[in-house]
Amino acid sequence: MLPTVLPASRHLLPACPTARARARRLGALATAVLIAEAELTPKPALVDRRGRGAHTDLDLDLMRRSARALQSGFEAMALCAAGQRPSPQLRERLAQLGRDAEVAMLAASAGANTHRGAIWALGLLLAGAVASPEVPPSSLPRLAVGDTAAHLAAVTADTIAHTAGAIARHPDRLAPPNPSHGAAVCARYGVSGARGEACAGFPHVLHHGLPTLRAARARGLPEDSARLDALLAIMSHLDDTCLLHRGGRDALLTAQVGASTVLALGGTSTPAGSRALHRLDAQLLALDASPGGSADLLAATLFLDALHP
Ligand SMILES: CC(C)(COP(=O)(O)OP(=O)(O)OC[C@H]1O[C@@H](n2cnc3c(N)ncnc32)[C@H](O[C@H]2O[C@H](COP(=O)(O)OP(=O)(O)OP(=O)(O)O)[C@@H](O)[C@H]2O)[C@@H]1O)[C@@H](O)C(=O)NCCC(=O)NCCS
Ligand SMILES: Nc1ncnc2[nH]cnc12
Repeated sequence: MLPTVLPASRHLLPACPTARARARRLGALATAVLIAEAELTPKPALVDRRGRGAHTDLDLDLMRRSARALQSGFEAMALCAAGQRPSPQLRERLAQLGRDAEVAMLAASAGANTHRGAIWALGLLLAGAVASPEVPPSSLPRLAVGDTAAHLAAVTADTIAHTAGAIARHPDRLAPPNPSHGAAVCARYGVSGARGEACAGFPHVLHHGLPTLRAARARGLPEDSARLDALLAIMSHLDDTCLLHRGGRDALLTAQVGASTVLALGGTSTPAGSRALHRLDAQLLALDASPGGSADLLAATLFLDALHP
């Protein structure tokens, strides 16, 4: 049984002797963070324990099923990066595994788009975790070189995200033409979307999600409040193409201003912040728009955090 609630701040990856075992652990971790993200409540207009949010075709059971159906695909992505550095070949192998994972997702979700953006972000970060150069052992004297858990501990969240970015920046020469909502919205509004976020090395995860999560924990907040604040920090800055696709600039602005307001009121754990969060939920539901890309990046934040507590 996978952990559906991640421990607040402990390593999930004890020593494992082979690349296959490491890939299994990373795949399980990726699935666990997706389930933790889906279960986190209350999120604005997203699927959570309360219901479907703005999504008529999604619910919590479906999100959990989709996350579990992706585990073996995530494992395969981590395995395919073993012993590799960013290269066009690695990018193309990952892309094929990503497309296979999308097929598995659609089969598990009766055709709904539960986790397309998450497959992209987590797939690249899994590969980044495996294909990153280690921090020099001299700066981490207690780690045994060659041990797989030590490798994962010796690469920092920054290095993983930057390596993931370096992989994403290689072209995928085998990509079939696949017109998407994201691509249409990026062209229309001049934003960079999920591709841009990855190619830039996941700045919203490194500079908003992770620091907010950790600062909230350092203030002694409950874990769920820390995760909700991290989601809002991402939302307040991200050009989320889900919001733009469903509700245009109005929806994006509503989400960004609403999320900033919650944080300015002390975050989701204060009475005023909690009221502002519920107002934001109602506003986004009225616009029929939801921050699906921000939810994916919260999962990416939890993934990096679990590797590097
Ligand atoms: C590069 C790809 C991610 C494709 O990207 P593109 O932008 O062309 O296409 P989309 O299909 O729109 O997918 C992008 C998804 O990424 C999430 N997202 C949005 N904005 C951002 C952002 N700024 N930064 C990061 N991530 C972002 C978001 O995913 C979530 O939303 C989905 C639900 O949306 P919803 O509106 O309900 O559903 P839709 O079906 O789109 O609309 P309706 O018809 O229902 O109205 C949900 O999936 C969340 O995850 C965007 O949707 C990449 O997919 C790709 O190229 N893949 C090929 C394989 C590959 O190369 N893999 C690499 C190795 S893993
Ligand atoms: N919790 C969630 N609700 C709706 N769309 C999502 N995409 C990723 N996580 C989601």
